[in-house]
Amino acid sequence: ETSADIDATAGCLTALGARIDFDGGVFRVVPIPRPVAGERTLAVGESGSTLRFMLPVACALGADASLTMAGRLPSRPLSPLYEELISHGCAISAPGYNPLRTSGQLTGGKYTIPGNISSQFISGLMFALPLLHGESRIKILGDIESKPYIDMTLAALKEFGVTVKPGRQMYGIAGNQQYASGRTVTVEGDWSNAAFWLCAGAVGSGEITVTGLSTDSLQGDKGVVDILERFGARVRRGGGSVTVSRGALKGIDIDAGDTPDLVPALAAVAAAAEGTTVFRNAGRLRIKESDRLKTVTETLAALGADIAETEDGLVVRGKPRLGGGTVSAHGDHRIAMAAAVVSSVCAGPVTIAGAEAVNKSYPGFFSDFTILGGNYKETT
Ligand SMILES: O=C(O)C1=C[C@@H](OP(=O)(O)O)[C@@H](O)[C@H](O)C1
Ligand SMILES: C=C(OP(=O)(O)O)C(=O)O
Repeated sequence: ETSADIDATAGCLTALGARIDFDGGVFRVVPIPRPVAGERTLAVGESGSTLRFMLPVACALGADASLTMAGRLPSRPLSPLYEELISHGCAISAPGYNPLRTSGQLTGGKYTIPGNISSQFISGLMFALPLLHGESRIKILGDIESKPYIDMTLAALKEFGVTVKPGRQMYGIAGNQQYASGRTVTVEGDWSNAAFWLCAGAVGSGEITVTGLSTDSLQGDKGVVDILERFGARVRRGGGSVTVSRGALKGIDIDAGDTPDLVPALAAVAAAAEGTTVFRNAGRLRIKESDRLKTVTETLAALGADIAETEDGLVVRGKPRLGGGTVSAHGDHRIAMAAAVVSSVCAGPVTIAGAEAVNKSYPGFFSDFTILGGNYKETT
């Protein structure tokens, strides 16, 4: 099945002229014909990656486009991607404007992007710059956080015959490249979604097996397995599946710099592990669908956990059992899913207001929850 974010990306590509159909789990894509003439409206929804990938692509295609955003997206950072696109030939309405309008033709040259705001800026430029006539360089300032996502982008480009040359704090991109068409690719199982069930296995009372995972994946979030082992969970892996059950869980130290999306699920495990778990290097969680350091803290604390936010992380002191209660998903899919996972260590029921937030990345989340023995009912 797809999700709201995938549908948004497919919808934007369709708006630019691609022909896309989805049937039986298979996307068929006929590429965007060029030039892209006339005004186009791209509905990016609440998807940061869709916005930050499609804006540079629309600029590279020289499209006259309006990108409409939903939820918290208009206030999530777009600078300095935004300034770099303007200084390379595009006219774009000020960040925060909704819709965001772009016109003009992007040109090659040097693009400078700090590595610690969002890897999506860098991935978006990597998708777009090979389409330009001139050559380009992306210069990265400082360390890159969420680096595995950039490696996944590079692998996807390579699969379609597009070359990006990595250098020291720099990526070199020749112009006039063409994406190969007529390829068949298989999309890997999503470790970020799997992480919720693997964490549920670590705190719950039974064994949970997730299948369809590639252990040699480039996805940074496959690191959840090692982290759960460090917590003391029982883990078995092999043949594309991972099985997790509860062990004697002990608090640990976690650097979230490359795997920010794991933090909500891992915080649920930390809440049930004996001793203190510290999450570090997680400042970028404040600029996700919600301020996730704040919303993870509020959510778990409302259910009885001992948790505090720091400037760039969390400190969680585990308890054998939590209480239960009502929490808000804060419009954030990963908060809704983390609350459902933590319900397995709550004595009382957990009510999640706005649980439909899961549709952003995982519409089947609650039906999978029942397959694993969870009980839920929808209320209005
Ligand atoms: O490239 C991507 O699809 C993503 C990159 C990461 O974002 P940041 O680089 O902004 O941390 C990740 O958190 C996000 O959920 C998805
Ligand atoms: C992909 C995600 O969000 P976004 O693209 O909106 O940053 C996410 O949080 O999983």
